[in-house]
Amino acid sequence: MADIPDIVPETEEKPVVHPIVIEGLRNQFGPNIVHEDLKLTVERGKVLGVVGGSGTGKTVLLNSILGLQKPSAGAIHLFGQDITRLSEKKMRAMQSRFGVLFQSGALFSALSVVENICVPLTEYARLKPAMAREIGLMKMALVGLPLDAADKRPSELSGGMIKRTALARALVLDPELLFLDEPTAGLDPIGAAAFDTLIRELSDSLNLTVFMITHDLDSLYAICDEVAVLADRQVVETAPPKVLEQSEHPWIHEYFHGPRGRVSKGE
Ligand SMILES: Nc1ncnc2c1ncn2[C@@H]1O[C@H](COP(=O)(O)OP(=O)(O)OP(=O)(O)O)[C@@H](O)[C@H]1O
Repeated sequence: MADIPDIVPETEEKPVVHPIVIEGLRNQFGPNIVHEDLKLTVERGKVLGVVGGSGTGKTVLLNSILGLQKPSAGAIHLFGQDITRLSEKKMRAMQSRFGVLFQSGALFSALSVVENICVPLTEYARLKPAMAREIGLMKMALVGLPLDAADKRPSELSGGMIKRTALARALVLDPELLFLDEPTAGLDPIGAAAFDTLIRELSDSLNLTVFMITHDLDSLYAICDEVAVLADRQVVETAPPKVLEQSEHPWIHEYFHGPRGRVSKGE
């Protein structure tokens, strides 16, 4: 009797699709090359801090990922799709999968808190106003805003409440990916620490991936799984803050051990 070959069931392992994979990115303005062959991968559910000296291209990198700045070369994959090649329609669909909190908060002064939060709902989803308001109120609770602030104007809010309103708006479409540009800038240390805690809790409970540009060393230690350092036109290192402390790269060493670094403060 002929041997019956063992049938080994094929285990089909699905390839991991990361929220962000950047390869060979170049951004150039005339003779000014800001990024050259930049690579970066962000895994699902992780909080990534992005740091770098002034002019190293943190904002240009963010704008490239958001599709606001067309790179000179390279690929930017969001959830497996190279956004540098997407049609306008597909890019719009992609944009509904991420939320953005700009540094200033960028609220509409003529709209109330809850109306500001609901702006993306009217842009991307056709919802009856009453239902949109319900969702807006739920997001207010999620970010720790008192519900009696719903009908206030941005001019009546504290800095921390403006940030929370902008965060609620960034989360209103239940994104998988959240971009934060200097989220704690302008907040007092207690407000900044509370905002850090909120971001970490949201990331953990919603499995939200976070890409955060910051200058705030306390935020890095408090909430980042990893920190990507921009220098020399590239991401020169990506590692947890405690590991980066040991780096011999001159800028990274100065950042952690210089006069304002935590290591030199003995923390
Ligand atoms: N639209 C543009 N046209 C020409 N040059 C630009 C443009 N946008 C940015 N740059 C240049 O790109 C470089 C990086 O700027 P970017 O604002 O990204 O730096 P950054 O790391 O965010 O700095 P900072 O921490 O000071 O905000 C700078 O030299 C800037 O002049």
